Amino acid sequence: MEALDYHAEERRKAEFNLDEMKIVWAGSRRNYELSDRVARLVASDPVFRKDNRTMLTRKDLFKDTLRKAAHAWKRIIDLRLSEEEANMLRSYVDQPAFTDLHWGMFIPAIKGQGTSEQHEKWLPMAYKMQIIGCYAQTELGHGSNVQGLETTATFDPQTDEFDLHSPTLTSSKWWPGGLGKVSTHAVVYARLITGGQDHGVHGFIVQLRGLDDHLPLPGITVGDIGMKFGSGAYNSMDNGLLRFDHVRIPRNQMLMRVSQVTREGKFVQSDVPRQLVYGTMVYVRQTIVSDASCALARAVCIATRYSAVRRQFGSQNGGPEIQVIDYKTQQSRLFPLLASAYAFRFVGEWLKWLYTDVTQRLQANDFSTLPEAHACTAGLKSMTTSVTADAIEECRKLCGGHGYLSNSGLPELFAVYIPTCTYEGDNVVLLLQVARFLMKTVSQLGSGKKPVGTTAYMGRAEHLMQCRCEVEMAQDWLKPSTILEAFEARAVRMSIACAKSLGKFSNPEDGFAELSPDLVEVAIAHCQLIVVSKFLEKLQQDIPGKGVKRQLEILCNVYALHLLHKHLGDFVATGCITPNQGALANEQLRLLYAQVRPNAIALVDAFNYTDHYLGSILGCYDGNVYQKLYQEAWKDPLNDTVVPDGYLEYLRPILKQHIRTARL
Ligand SMILES: CCCCCCCCCCC/C=C/C(=O)SCCNC(=O)CCNC(=O)[C@H](O)C(C)(C)COP(=O)(O)OP(=O)(O)OC[C@H]1O[C@@H](n2cnc3c(N)ncnc32)[C@H](O)[C@@H]1OP(=O)(O)O
Ligand SMILES: Cc1cc2nc3c(=O)[nH]c(=O)nc-3n(C[C@H](O)[C@H](O)[C@H](O)COP(=O)(O)OP(=O)(O)OC[C@H]3O[C@@H](n4cnc5c(N)ncnc54)[C@H](O)[C@@H]3O)c2cc1C
Repeated sequence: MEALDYHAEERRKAEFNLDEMKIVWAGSRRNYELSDRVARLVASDPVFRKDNRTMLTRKDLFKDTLRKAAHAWKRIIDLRLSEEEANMLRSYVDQPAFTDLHWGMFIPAIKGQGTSEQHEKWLPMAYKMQIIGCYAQTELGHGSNVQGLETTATFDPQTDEFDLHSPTLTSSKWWPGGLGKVSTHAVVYARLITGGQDHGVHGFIVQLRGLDDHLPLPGITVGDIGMKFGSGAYNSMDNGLLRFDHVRIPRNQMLMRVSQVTREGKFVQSDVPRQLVYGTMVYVRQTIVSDASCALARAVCIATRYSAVRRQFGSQNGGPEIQVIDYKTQQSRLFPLLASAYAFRFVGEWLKWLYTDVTQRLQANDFSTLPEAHACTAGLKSMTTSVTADAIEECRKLCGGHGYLSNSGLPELFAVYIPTCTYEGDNVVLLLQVARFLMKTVSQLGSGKKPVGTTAYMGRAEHLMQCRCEVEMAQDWLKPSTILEAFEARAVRMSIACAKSLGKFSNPEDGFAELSPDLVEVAIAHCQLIVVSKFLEKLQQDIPGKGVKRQLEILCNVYALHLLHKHLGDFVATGCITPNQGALANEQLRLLYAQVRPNAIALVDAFNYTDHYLGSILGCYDGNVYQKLYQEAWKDPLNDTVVPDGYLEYLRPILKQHIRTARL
């Protein structure tokens, strides 16, 4: 019997080759095949079931996470999965766990900041998971201000050891994932002190728990910091607290690629920039951008599929009502998010390339592109996560009342996703880093130093400051060069206007603080330009498959024009475009939505998400939403009994009070 598919008609409408689009989304045929295989492997394994997750108590959820992590590790070993496949498997398991920090931060920190001897000693044990590590940087009193950390690592030349100490309550490590209950080791960030001199924050490998009994080592106080936002969600993670009471570690456990302490206690700063101590954060920020496209695509897939099933109003002569996806308001809220998912995918690919490039350069002691890599990873992490967090909530609203049900998948996705706006750098703090980079670039414009990379457009500031947009008809907005110039002109004009305002302050730092809200907007304009330009660059590539490139062009235009419409004030105020040209952009946007409409379901099918990964009744592939919702309701523990627990104690006395009243 053929399986029921409520989306069959929608799928028939698609005007492009879905299989080829799946490959574009995955990045290559190889990536597609790997990811498809691993996703199905996870989906078919009962240990990775997650539909009951939000019902579990914290302790049960945590134990379930340990079980899944252990099972995942067994599968990785048994199937001899590569590092890439193993990462995919963990991400499809879709439950935050200590392993994220072990593989995602502990190992990269040692790789990036350790010497080759330290690599040889620690990495083999870490790769085999004979030790499990976390990244212990943030403290109770300081997260954003890394230079304000208080934990000390004081060198003792008598014993050739560091003494790690938490001198105040606020110096307690607070938040590191995997620290609370699991990690045997941590890369701890502490102030290095030699001969009474403070050399700032450095990384140290510290053992926390016994490898035989898992008990904290002497001088170490460690535990979980408590429940976090939402049910299920990030509560599977043991974010921890940690205090040191004069804990001793050998000198060779300081990560010494950036700076060294000699046997005599001499501090040596190598010619590597001190910012490499922040290198792990740059790495993770880059991965967060790719992850943003996955999370956004997931929410959009749910909302799009559901919007095609859901009908409200407009029945004619007893015929079916209108699919809510056909309402123009629904389209104007949903399709820009669909376009953003694709846009973030491509900018994530590019950022991965940039990161690989900077890493290779660093290995060859070329540090020239580090500031650009920092600005791009910080800015794009901030911009993509803020958009995605808001978009998940918008997708919940797009699904009406059923979006609020836990089994829509959206509440948990929201709860698990929103801390990305805070961790790996608060989004505002990171945008201010981008703004600093931009202001520095503007200040150097007259010096003959040519801006390169993502700020190359500033080298054309003279033209961009006075150019006039030539759009006369709505369709003129489809020209890539017109779109690009509008975004470049807006970004450069906002940057230069801010730089001029900064120049009015006698103390630049006072000016930076006073103008910081405007500087954040400048940084966002620059980041949006990067995303638009990388989408346009993607379209320059040879993209095979019937209609695939055409759909991507439509999505790219939707992405750019919806931003233009949303930030029309910026574009008009800086004189890049006229209000009439803004109205024409909006007119074109409406036409583009009509072109997305028949392809919407296929465009979300291209994400190739399994029903297991989506974890949503509203978003399931076959669209059989109502029957599944009905069946699922009966599985709720409240429906285990017809009369609820507590009836006799609490309900019956109220319901029977009229009898007592009548007797009085
Ligand atoms: C398959 C892989 C899966 C991976 C999965 C991973 C799992 C993810 C789970 C995530 C869990 C969360 C973990 C965490 O949150 S870890 C803690 C993260 N903490 C932060 O991000 C703190 C944010 N704060 C900072 O980064 C810095 O303190 C800040 C940049 C804000 C300021 O630093 P500082 O005061 O030292 O800097 P200045 O402003 O004075 O700037 C000095 C110059 O240094 C440049 N700079 C700053 N940062 C960097 C960097 N990272 N790289 C390069 N350069 C940097 C800055 O631009 C200044 O340059 P100029 O002097 O030229 O202006
Ligand atoms: C789920 C989760 C997991 C985490 N995992 C880890 C981990 O594994 N390891 C680890 O070390 N840390 C971890 N962290 C900590 C995380 O990195 C920090 O919370 C984050 O860097 C933000 O720092 P903060 O908490 O000090 O925020 P704060 O800096 O105190 O931010 C509070 C407010 O002040 C504003 N603000 C701060 N400074 C400025 C400024 N200069 N200008 C303008 N506004 C400013 C911010 O925008 C924000 O609105 C985790 C956090 C969370 C939520």
